[in-house]
Amino acid sequence: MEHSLIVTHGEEIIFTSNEHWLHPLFELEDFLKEKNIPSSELLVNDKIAGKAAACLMVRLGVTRCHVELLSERAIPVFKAHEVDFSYDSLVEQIQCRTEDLITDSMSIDDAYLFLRKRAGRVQGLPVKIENLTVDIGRKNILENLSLELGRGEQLVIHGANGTGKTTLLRTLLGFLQPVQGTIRVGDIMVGSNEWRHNRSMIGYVHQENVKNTFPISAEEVVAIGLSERKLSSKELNYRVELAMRRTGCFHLAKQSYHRLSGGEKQRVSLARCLSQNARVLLFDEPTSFLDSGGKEDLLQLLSELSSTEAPTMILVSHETAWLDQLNWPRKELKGGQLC
Ligand SMILES: Nc1ncnc2c1ncn2[C@@H]1O[C@H](COP(=O)(O)OP(=O)(O)OP(=O)(O)O)[C@@H](O)[C@H]1O
Repeated sequence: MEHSLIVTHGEEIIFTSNEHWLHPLFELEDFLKEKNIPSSELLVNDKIAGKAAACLMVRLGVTRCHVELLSERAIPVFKAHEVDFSYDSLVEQIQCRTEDLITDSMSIDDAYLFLRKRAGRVQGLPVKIENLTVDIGRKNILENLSLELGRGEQLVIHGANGTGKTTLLRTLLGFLQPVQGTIRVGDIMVGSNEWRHNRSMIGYVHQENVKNTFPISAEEVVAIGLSERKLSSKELNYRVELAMRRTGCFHLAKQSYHRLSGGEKQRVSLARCLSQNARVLLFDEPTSFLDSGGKEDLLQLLSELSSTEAPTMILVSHETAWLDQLNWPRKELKGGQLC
């Protein structure tokens, strides 16, 4: 069978794919990540490439490619990013609707995220909250609140202390029972039996106020995120290490979780959510214990997450200066409602 994509490293063929459309390039991305191979040393031979494929190759860091049938629309993308390209035949455009949808105003990162969504490679699930009312004791905290987020979308919720931000997240997690209203994550209703079996789809990075002395190491906390899966100990250790390295806390793996600082605990907590491949991530005041370096790291990780796995993310905070840097859509929680 003829391959649609052949990738060589020096003389050696290291990757082939027979898939169609942009899937071979996404498969290549996974392959390179897994093997930790730098894309700049590769020669990518593609059968057909248009503007979308060119954007993806640039995002993957490809510097040399040969395309059998190349769309003229790919050329400015290659030239702007100094990709050394050649081709057998050139056509004005290829018959692929995706090529029309990548506009000139899109950055490579925007195009990449758009293409991931189009290829169904977004981890996030939609979240739909309808007419939610939550009381704590006799006090009404949330009043007829509705919210809809698409797959892989992000939202920042800000608001003064005590307005109910944590209450909203805890209700999303099913910890609090609403007086009225429904919450759906994907097709699953929070509180239903199906939800009980799929709780790990939601990850919660929260403020840790409780002093607990239960002896548990940081890596064991991360492994909790994987406890529902039947993994070999090798696979489990690999996933725990990967997640802890991503959030910069692998050096704390063997330390007692309860002796960690607030910022360190937050990194461990985020690693737990990453290891469980949570499809919706909820962050409650994630910067509260972080110093400026920690905040920078978190910003970088959030922007990386939103353009790679793209879980659906909701972050609540009252720290407005930091929120400005996080260029996500925002809503304010006020009087029990989002506005
Ligand atoms: N267990 C509880 N018992 C009684 N009242 C509670 C309880 N939990 C929360 N509340 C009250 O519910 C209201 C909303 O609290 P919540 O923690 O959701 O606010 P928040 O917006 O997250 O505040 P902050 O910004 O300070 O974290 C507050 O008035 C709080 O005192």
